[in-house]
Amino acid sequence: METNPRQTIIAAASHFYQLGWMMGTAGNLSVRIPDGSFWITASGRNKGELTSTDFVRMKLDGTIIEQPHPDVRPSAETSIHQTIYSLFPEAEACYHVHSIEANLVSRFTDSDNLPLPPLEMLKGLGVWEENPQVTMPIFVNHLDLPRIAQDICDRFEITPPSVSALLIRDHGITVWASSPREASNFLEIAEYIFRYMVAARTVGF
Ligand SMILES: CSCCC(=O)C(=O)COP(=O)(O)O
Ligand SMILES: [Zn+2]
Repeated sequence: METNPRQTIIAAASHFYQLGWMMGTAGNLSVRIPDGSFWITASGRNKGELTSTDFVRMKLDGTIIEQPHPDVRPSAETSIHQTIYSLFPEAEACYHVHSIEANLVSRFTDSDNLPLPPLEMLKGLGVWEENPQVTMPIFVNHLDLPRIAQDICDRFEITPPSVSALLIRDHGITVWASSPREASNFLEIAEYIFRYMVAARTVGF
């Protein structure tokens, strides 16, 4: 039996909250369902104690299909989820969290690409090369969220990313994947790599 996407998101958010990646109201998670619409977390909710009424179901064009109450608004960062689902038809889940390490590593370069260390863990992001030279795209953290979404669209249409993840500087990471389980795995792998990068710098690597 197919798991209810809202229950999947509630469990994932609770896990990420306990890891310190969704403190307070930080972050937003969405899952696409077979009719092409997606469930996304409501804006401003504590991500450690979501319930099934803390969600909105939307079409790709931003039309709200289901909401528990007119006051329950979709995530302020919905435009980024819409962009990801539009650009990547295979994406079925899009997860965005705020970790301390993601913010630190986003400052390790002034460029708009963060070089990732050639760790074995990159295989978990789908990189199976010998001594891989992989970067993660970084975007400017505009106050105007649709502007970030437009930047992502403009850049990825020309240069698709080599991993299914992006950073918004001083803000957090967004990953997308073909299932919620895979999105969780990508997030855990990426955050491991960020922790490694911070630790490596601390010990002078
Ligand atoms: C303290 S979090 C600030 C807003 C943000 O970046 C975020 O991820 C949560 O926004 P939402 O509207 O999805 O609750
Ligand atoms: Zn955010």
